[in-house]
Order: sequence, then structure tokens, then C-alpha cells
Amino acid sequence: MQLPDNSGFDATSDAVDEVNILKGKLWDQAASLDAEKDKSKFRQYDDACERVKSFYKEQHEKQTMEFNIKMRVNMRKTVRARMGVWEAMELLNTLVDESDPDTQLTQIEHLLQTAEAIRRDGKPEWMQVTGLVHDLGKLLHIFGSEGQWDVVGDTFVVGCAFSEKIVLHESFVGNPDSKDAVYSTPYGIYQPHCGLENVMLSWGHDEYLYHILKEQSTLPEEGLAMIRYHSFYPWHREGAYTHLTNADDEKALAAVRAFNPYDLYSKSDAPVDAAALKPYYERLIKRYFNDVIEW
Ligand SMILES: O[C@H]1[C@H](O)[C@@H](O)[C@H](O)[C@@H](O)[C@H]1O
Ligand SMILES: [Fe+2]
Ligand SMILES: [Fe+2]
Repeated sequence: MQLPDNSGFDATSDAVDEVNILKGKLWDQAASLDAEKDKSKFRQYDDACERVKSFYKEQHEKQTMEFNIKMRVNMRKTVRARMGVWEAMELLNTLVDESDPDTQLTQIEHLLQTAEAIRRDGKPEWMQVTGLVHDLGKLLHIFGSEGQWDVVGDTFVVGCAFSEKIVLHESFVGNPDSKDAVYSTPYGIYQPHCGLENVMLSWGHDEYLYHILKEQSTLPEEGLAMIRYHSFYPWHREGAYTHLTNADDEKALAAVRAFNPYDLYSKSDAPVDAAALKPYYERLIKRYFNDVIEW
């Protein structure tokens, strides 16, 4: 005889449910461990190939204060080309970034992968379009830079001591500024907490594109911060330079940190179909940029 069960408790099926919940939790754990493992494989500079190591050696030796001033002055007096954003993406496609240990993909793919990852997460259109353009400053290389060392790679502060948080920082011994009486000190030419606004970052694609788009786009402040600081890993990832930053930089830091995973981890995403995505992004481009940009 079976007694009516008023407790609402069915021993067998509840036990099965519980096992399933446990299984689910184990799966989630395994998946997140896997994701962790994958993420830990990015940005491994000590084990990087010769191409990457010799890139950083050259960059660290040549990015001096003197060079930086020269490039900033130069920036203001030249228009290098006139073209729209999509055309710029296509033009950039000939560049393979020597500083990057994580992708050998072309730049248009990297830009679309970044934008698509942001879009997939339901982030706002201005952020999608920021992802789409964030590396267009690498056009500098096509316009005739001295090499890749003054275009790509992580950025750092010049005019004060080179931080030990910079990847492969040993190679700064070959930089004349590391022996300069002022530039080699912790504050160098800067005042304590003067703010990043007043600090000179090494010259490259971030700084260049920031100056172009500050004048020629309607991107919000956060989007411009994502562009300006996305390669500044010693700051946004390693926490260096807090003796120079101030309260105004907090908002920028939050923006860059929100952006970084899309830039970095989308490098392992499935390939994109540029032609299929073009109409969607052309619509966004129209919303935020002039048809023709003065590069
Ligand atoms: O090698 C990469 C690449 O050049 C990126 O565009 C830059 O933003 C990163 O900071 C750098 O590590
Ligand atoms: Fe970049
Ligand atoms: Fe990037």
C-alpha cells in the first residue's frame, strides 16, 4: 500500500535533481577553469618568439623623450591621407603586428572580432564602434613611420623612470633616457599626481588615433579613453604609475578595463566574414564619424 505523499517531496526525483544540479555546477566550474587556462596563455612575453622579443628591444631602446616631442610636433602639422573608416580598415590590412604574441591575423579581422565580441555582449553602439576603430592608428606604419617600434606594442611613460611593470623592461638599459639625470628619476619631469592628461606616453597608434578622433568623431569620453590607453598595460593591468595619476583618471581606467577583454581575448574567436558585417558597421560608422577623415 502506498501512502499519499503530502510533503511534496518525491525522494527519487529530488535526488536525481540534486545530482543534476551538482553535475551542472561541476560543468560550470570546469568551463571556467578552462576559460582561465586559455586566458593565461595570452601575453606570454618571456616565452614569446624572437620576432616579439626583438621588437620590444628595439622599441625600448628608441622611444626617448626627444623622439616623442618630435612626433607630437609633427602630428599637428601634417595631413597624411583623406579617407573614410572602412577604407582605412582595408588599407591597414597589409600590416602584421610584430609586437603581438597572440595573433597573426590581419588587422581588419582583429578590429571586427573586437567589435563583434562587444556587440555580442549587448554593449552600446559607441563601444562597438570604438572596438571597430581602436587600432586604426597603426596606419602610421603605412604612412611611413620609422618602423613598427613607433607604432605598435604596449605603451609606457617617457620623461620619468621606466617602470619595471613594462613587459621585457630589461631592454631599457639601451635607452639613453635611462641614464638621464632627470628622466631616470621616479617623477622625472612630472609633478606628483599630475594626471595622465599631463603625461607623455610613448609614441604609437593609441596616441595618434586619439588625437585624430578627438577632433573628428562624436565618440564619448570613455570611447576616447579606451583608444588612448588600450596599450597602456603597465597602468591598466599592472597598476604602475599611481604616483602620477589623479582622481580624473579613475573613470578612464574603468573604461579601459571594460574594453580590454574584448581587445585581447577576441583574438582567439572564430574568423569573421568582413563582407557580411560591412553593412551593419557602415551604419554605425556614419553615426559617429565624418564620411572622410583627415588622417
Ligand atoms: O602587441 C599588441 C598590439 O600592438 C596592440 O594593438 C596593442 O594595443 C597592445 O598593447 C600590444 O600588446
Ligand atoms: Fe592596439
Ligand atoms: Fe587591438
